[in-house]
Amino acid sequence: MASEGLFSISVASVVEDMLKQHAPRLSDIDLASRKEEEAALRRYEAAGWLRKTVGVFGARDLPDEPSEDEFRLGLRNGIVLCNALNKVQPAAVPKVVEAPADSALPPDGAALSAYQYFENVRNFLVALEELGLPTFETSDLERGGKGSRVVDSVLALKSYSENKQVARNGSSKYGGALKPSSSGKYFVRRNLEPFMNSLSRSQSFNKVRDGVSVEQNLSIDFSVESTEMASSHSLKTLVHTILSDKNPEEVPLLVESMLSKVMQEFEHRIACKSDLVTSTLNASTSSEDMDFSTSLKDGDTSKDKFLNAGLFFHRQKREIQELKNTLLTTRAGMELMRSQFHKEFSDLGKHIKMLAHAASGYHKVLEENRKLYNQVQDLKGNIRVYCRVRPFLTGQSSIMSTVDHIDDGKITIITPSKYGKEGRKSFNFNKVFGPSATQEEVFSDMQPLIRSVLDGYNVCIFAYGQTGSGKTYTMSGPKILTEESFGVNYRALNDLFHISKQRKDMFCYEIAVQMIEIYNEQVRDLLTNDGPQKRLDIHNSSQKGLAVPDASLVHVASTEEVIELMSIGQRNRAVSATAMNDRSSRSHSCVTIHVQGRDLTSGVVLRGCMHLVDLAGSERVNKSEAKGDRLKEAQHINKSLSALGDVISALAQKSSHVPYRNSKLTQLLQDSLGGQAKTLMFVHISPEEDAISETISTLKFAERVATVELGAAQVNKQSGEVKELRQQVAGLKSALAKKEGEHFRSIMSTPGIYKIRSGTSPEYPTQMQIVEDLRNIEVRDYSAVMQEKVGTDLSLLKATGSSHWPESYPEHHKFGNKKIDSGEWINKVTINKHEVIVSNAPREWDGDNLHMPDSFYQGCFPHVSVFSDQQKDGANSVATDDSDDLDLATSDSSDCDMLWQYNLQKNSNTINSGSRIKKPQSGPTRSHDIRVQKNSYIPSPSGKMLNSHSQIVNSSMRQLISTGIDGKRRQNGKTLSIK
Ligand SMILES: Nc1ncnc2c1ncn2[C@@H]1O[C@H](COP(=O)(O)OP(=O)(O)OP(=O)(O)O)[C@@H](O)[C@H]1O
Repeated sequence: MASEGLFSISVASVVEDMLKQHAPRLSDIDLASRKEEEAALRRYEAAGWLRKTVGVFGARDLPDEPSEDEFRLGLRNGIVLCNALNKVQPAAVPKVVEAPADSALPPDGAALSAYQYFENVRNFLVALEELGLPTFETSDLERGGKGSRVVDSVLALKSYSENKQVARNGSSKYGGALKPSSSGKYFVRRNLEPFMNSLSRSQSFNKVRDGVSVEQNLSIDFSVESTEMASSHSLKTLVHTILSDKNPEEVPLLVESMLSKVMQEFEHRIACKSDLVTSTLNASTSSEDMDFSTSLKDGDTSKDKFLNAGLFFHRQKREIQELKNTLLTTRAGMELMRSQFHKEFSDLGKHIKMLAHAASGYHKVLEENRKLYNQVQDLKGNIRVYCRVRPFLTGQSSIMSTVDHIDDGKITIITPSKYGKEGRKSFNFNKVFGPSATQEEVFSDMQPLIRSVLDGYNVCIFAYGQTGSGKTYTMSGPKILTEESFGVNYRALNDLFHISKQRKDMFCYEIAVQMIEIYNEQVRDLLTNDGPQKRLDIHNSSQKGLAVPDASLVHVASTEEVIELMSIGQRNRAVSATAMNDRSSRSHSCVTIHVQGRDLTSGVVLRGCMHLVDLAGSERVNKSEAKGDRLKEAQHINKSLSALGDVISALAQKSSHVPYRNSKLTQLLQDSLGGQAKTLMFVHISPEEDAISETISTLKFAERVATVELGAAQVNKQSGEVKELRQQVAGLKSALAKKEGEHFRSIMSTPGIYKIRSGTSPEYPTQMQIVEDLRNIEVRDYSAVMQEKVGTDLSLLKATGSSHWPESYPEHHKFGNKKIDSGEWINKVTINKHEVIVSNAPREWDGDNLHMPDSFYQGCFPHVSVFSDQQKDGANSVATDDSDDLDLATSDSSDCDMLWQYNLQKNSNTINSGSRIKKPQSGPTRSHDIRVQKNSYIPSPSGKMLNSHSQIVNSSMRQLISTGIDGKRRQNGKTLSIK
């Protein structure tokens, strides 16, 4: 494991650093200087002895305290050495080549030939070896040689001389001169050890004692390797534990225990070494004791011997003490190391624990972030955009992909230089699926959307991309379907069934499917057995909630039914082979799933619908080699896709006008793109290099789509009561429409009634008069009544023609632009700043009936009748709206109400029922309160009602305006007089 290796290295380097920090200070630096000092002292001692032995003149080139070089040069010719040896052991070197006495020798003795010098040195060494004394190499007398070995040999010779002297002095006891024995080496070594020990405690003792390497045993091994060797197992366990992240809590404990083990091992080693040093020293001391006691036994109590022995003990003691001090320092250093180790390891442990913790939470946080981001997107109503990269098709495996890398929601494309300096361009989406993403993975991210359809939201998922980029594959699946390769459509429906089953105790769901295609700007039903020839219309905000109400709506209850339906749909779909896709969809297809769920307890009805749109592929016409019909298809496809682009741009820029009506596709998607639906776009790209320009433009388009904010989606919910009331209203309306239709037809079939008679009685004011007189009426408490005569063009009443009402009476539409016959007129009056059509066409009174012209029926203009609320003088009782007469007109009146209300709505206010209109003081003798009744009625064609109503109108008007008029009029053959 690479990371484990790294960790080992870092631990090793920590250990090494620490060792480097402490080890040199504890041993090398200290001992090196001590060693240097001691070496110098020993050199001086050797030089002093040589000068003393050979005589100042014999050793004239040797200063008292020579440097290494001076020492080497002084002995280089071997004369001093041979002479000294011959002094100690006469004739040990039989022939010494002397330098000429009178010559002024250069310091390095160059006057003699190298060979002569070599002879001296060689003879000296041979003699030395014979005495069992340590020797050196001739090269040690050269520059760069080991001068210390020369010093050792000289001092050994000195020691030998002293011992010989002692032996000679005590020869009677020892029985003659001490002869170097065959085991002389051992003897010498034993005797040399004390000062050898002092020479280099930490690094020398390069001798074998009883077959054991002293260096091995005594040197305090702080090497990294040994530390790691000793603790490698623990370290590995630690590293493994940390990296496998079994339990981060244990890391500090493990570090602690490992550290303890390492420290114990160090201490153990120090203790061993301490014992070994002590026993070594004791051994050497006791050997000296033995020599000494032997000499005492022999009765030799000379002062020199005591002095020598005392000095020796003193030196040994001092050295033991020094060694102990060194051990103490080392131990303190180890303690320091231990605490530093401990601290660093526990910090490291904590850090790793934190990292492990953070790492485990990292993915959770990422997931959380994505959810939150999506929630924000939902709230803002952003269109979600997912990107999917198609894999290479069979036989394309060696082609280079234009996709550089994918990082969750980011895709980086390798671009030709013209698209960017770096040759890379990144795009961000809600999610990006690589070529290896399975259908299941792709769908799993959409499941929340599917759920929301069941919760009463409208959802739209549409697949966009270049031709052959995998849209149909995502939405439906490949040509040969398996359970794994099912596309979004099947899976979505499957999920809907599944969830609806889960909720069956709370909700009762009905699921129905429509499947249409837009081919060459024509909407066709794909679920009809008659072939998709019937052209359909798209209705936005249609009452039934169906965008294409005339397309087959098939109820489904199982996935099997869905599969069957889809295969019918796929068969009917316009598909053909293009140069770029052998099964290219030449149309935009849309599967719409309608879901209605009734809450079994509250009766609340949730209605959701989901559009699953597989757009036809955008393509470059020259690239797809389209001709004839294919060219026409491609042009339609491209046109509708660019209309989609325009809509997206307008939405992204929050334009006041969004050109939905420019294509059937945008009309179909209007509710999803501009409404309160949850919308997801699946953008597809092909990985081939020659598709790079389409890929870039597709991704740019998709980025733009992602910026569109639709506003928070809204649930389509109706409480049970509201629903019932709506149903009642709808029922009443249709009954009314039916009745009205019958009524209307009966009137139309009685032409006589429309005949306008000439010679109307001047006694009865025409509408013209009535309205003109209104001009003189003052509105009490409100602004003045204003009247104006308007043109006769019915288009001025456009609003009437586009109200809801005419929708149920389609005949009315056709009068929208009809001119009213000359002589007919309408008046627009503003009462309390609200525009009201007071009258329209003249009515003719035939003595019994007031006849309305055709245009009245055709135009259905809003009316207001002005009448007296109360006849204060009681002379002429006037029927009011609650009179029996008016009851007959119930059906008519409700229509009129609608118009009236519509008109009020149009003016975004209401005329208060009960507004008082007062006759000007100047005119009439008496003032009458006139009420502008909100629920006024249009005179109905029914004679009786008309009579009553016209009475109302006329009488009230007359009362109002006819001051001075004799007030007679005829009604039903009687003359009424009005005072
Ligand atoms: N994710 C995928 N894994 C395997 N094959 C795929 C994938 N996406 C697409 N294909 C294959 O690539 C080819 C083209 O795919 P598809 O017909 O879905 O493209 P399209 O965008 O719908 O094209 P068109 O717009 O021309 O209809 C098909 O053979 C399809 O099976």
